Amino acid sequence: MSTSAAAETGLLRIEEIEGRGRGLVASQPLKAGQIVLRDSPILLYSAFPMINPSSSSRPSTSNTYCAKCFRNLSSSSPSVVSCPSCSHFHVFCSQNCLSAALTSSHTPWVCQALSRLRDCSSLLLEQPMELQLQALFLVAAYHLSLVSLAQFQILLSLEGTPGATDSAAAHFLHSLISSLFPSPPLEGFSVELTAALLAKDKLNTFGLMEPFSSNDGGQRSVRAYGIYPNASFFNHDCLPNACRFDYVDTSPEHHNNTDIIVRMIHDVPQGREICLSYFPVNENYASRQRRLMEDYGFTCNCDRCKVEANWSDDDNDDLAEEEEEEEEEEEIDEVMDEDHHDQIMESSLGKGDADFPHAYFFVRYMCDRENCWGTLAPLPPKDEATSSDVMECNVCGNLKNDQVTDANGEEDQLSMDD
Ligand SMILES: C[S@@+](CC[C@H](N)C(=O)[O-])C[C@H]1O[C@@H](n2cnc3c(N)ncnc32)[C@H](O)[C@@H]1O
Repeated sequence: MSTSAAAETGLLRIEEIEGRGRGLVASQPLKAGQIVLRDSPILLYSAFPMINPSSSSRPSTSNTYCAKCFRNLSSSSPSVVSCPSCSHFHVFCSQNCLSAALTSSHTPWVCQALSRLRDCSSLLLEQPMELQLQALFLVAAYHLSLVSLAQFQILLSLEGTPGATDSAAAHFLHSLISSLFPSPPLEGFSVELTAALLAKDKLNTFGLMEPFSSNDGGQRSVRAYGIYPNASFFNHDCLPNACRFDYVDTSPEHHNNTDIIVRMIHDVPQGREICLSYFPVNENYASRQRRLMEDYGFTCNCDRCKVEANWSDDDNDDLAEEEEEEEEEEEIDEVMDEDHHDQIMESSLGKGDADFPHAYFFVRYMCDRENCWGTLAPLPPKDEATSSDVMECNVCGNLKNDQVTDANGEEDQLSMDD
């Protein structure tokens, strides 16, 4: 797969965008719901560290998921099999997944490196969880250099320089990782290369999430992280025009269940940059800016941020006061809660379009299911001329009719079976 594969779809092309590096731009008018990219990962790694803090000899929570396809194991428990070498440390949903893994993601080389990593558990357990996950990423990344130098080069071509990585962490991880391999995995194996790889991971990784459950307050944990070579070119916008879907737990007949699919939220003209939001769109201005700087190293000056940067206390007393109270009481509330949402909606009614041009986006494209905060995009168009009027949430999967409003102002909900 080359880095220009996204452009080859004919729908998107890679362009240099001032102040944002490379980005993806519509090479023709795009319709709401249209699939503009389907991308497979070049590398996936578990979001659960290998080491179980309570006992290094017992299986960790990573066993909830197949170590190859990351499907939830509960639905396929009769056919669950373990890696013959590392036994219960890596389990697979089926013999097919085990066989595929033994020649791809869980080769003897990976199996040995991970078991040596478990032997270093006393060193790693003192470190933050993030470092443990980075160690898993590095094993997968250096393994990629052995099985596909071309894909490893693609990984290296993504955004991220060694400077974006904490130098102490890079040195610690490089020395740890060096001890796992019988010989250097490739020419040029160095702490600088390790630091560069860690930067690629930080700036480009997508999380494959647990299914949504309203019971856990909408806090979904990540089950696996992946590097998607084409989707990595999407820049961020706090009011995105596209959003990504994944269907990890889809039935086993569907291969490529770890692919991500990017669909248009609404129509856009040719030449417009296509952007995703890197996190749920309900986060407030301060939280978004902090997160984008800390996690991605940039200050966002998208249209929404330009407007919200100018929101003064006079404009938005209630909202600001509530945010301040929450910040004092529980540090910073990163996610707008139901009250915030209602206040935004109420305050939008009192503002002109210029003050709150994006109120429409929240009303139409943000999922209103409790604690979900997902983004809605229409299902793919039935034909070139007609967009679907069924909207799908990219977090909870809810389907609802677009613009079908009853006498109480409530939109019709569809069940998944509709
Ligand atoms: C996943 S990459 C996106 C593709 C990247 N622009 C490239 O050239 O490969 C994420 C990085 O893109 C840049 N970026 C993304 N969205 C941006 C935005 N709205 N403004 C400025 N830079 C942005 C930041 O450097 C960020 O760390």
